[in-house]
Amino acid sequence: MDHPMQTEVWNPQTLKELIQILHQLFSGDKVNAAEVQTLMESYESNPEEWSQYAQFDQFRYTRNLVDKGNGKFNLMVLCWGEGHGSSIHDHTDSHCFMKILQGNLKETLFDWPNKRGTGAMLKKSERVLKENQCAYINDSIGLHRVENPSHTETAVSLHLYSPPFDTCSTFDQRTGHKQKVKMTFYSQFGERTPFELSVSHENN
Ligand SMILES: N[C@@H](CS(=O)O)C(=O)O
Ligand SMILES: [Fe+2]
Repeated sequence: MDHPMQTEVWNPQTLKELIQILHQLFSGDKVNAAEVQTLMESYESNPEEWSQYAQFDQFRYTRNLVDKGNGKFNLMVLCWGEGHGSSIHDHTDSHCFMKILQGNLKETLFDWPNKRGTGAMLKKSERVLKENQCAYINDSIGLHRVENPSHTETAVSLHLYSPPFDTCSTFDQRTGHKQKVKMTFYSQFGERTPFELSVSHENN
C-alpha cells in the first residue's frame, strides 16, 4: 500500500546522517516541507557535531555555511550573541527551515506591508522556539524577525533554505519600506570567509 504523505520514518543519529538524508529528500523536483521539518526536528542537537561551524561575532548574528546540498539547498549554522536579532525580512520565495541547536529564539511574524510601504507593520504573532524545535516559513506565510531574547545566553540555530538564495528584502517596521540586501557567510565549511569577500557584510 502507498503512503503518499510520509514514506519513511528517518531518525538521524548525527548531523552527518541528517545531511545525508537531506540530500535524498531534496534529490527530486518536489519538496515535502512537512517531512523535512519532522526530519530536522528528530535530530537531537549535539554540540560536538556542530561546534566547528559555530563562529560568533561580537556585534551581530553570523551565518556559517555547512553544506551546499548539491545545489538544491543551503544548510547553515547561525550564531546569535546575547540580544542579537535580525530585521524583519522575507525568504526570497524559498522554503526556510529553522531548527534550534542551543538556547532559545523568539520568532515574530508579520504580514507583508501594503504595496506603497506606507504605515507601520503590526506583529501578527510571536513564539519562543526551544532547543530541537524546528520552525518553517515561506513568503506566503509572511515575514519574520528572529531574536535571541536572552541577555545572558547565546543561541545557535540550523537553517535550511531551498532553493538557495543570497539576497533578501528587509523591512522597516515603522514605515513598511523595503530594502534589498546581500547576505554573506561569516565562515564556510568551518573556515572564516576571507575579508575581501565579506566587506559588504550585511546579513539582515
Ligand atoms: N533568514 C535569516 C535568518 S532568520 O532571522 O530567520 C538569514 O538567513 O540570515
Ligand atoms: Fe529568516
